[in-house]
Amino acid sequence: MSLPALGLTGLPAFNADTLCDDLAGQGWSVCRLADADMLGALAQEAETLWQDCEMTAAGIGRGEDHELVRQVRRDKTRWLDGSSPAQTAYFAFAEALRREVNYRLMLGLFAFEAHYAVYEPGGFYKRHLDSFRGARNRVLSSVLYLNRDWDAADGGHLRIYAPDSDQVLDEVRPEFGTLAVFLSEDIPHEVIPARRERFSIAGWHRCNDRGLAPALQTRALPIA
Ligand SMILES: O=C(O)CCC(=O)C(=O)O
Ligand SMILES: [Fe+2]
Repeated sequence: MSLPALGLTGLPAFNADTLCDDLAGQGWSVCRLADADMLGALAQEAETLWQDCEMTAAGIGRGEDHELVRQVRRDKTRWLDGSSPAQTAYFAFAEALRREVNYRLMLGLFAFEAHYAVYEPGGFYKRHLDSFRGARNRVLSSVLYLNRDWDAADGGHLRIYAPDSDQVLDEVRPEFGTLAVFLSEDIPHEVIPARRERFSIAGWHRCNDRGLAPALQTRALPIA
């Protein structure tokens, strides 16, 4: 699929000090990105991919039982591969985030992978961690939400839990331009059932490039 030339200018700014202070202090951070061409272009692309049936049911590992997966998660996804101006912009944004976080927190972030996701009505993702403790592959998770006018009654919140407990630390409304970042090995989280289509980009900065998303395995990554 192709997008018309968008002339994407400028990446959304974020407050790196606040974001990194939050990460260091509590392991997660939520902010609202100022609107920029990139956000609208990503939202448009996500919706088009979904309408064109280019997103497929997500898995939770290799070769597992389809029914088991459906008990855990009900989203459809598609890996970003940098093939549109919107995706190129998002990789550039992720690179800016990587540099700021490495500079301040020395997390050794190296490579980045991300997929579009849609949760159709009833879609959810049960409580999980994005990386097994000690695996040190996915280090920083980020989710950018692409839904305009998301009402609290639309559900689909990202529920953030305290490590090793059932205490809910935050419920993030998946509103257009909201970015949630958290430490992949430490912060359990879940997506509660959505009542309307819920679009997002889930991404992971890794400390290596092993096991990268299939869409990126044969591509050079935008690492400076
Ligand atoms: O979309 C969200 O809010 C979180 C998605 C998620 O946890 C994941 O894809 O691993
Ligand atoms: Fe997750």
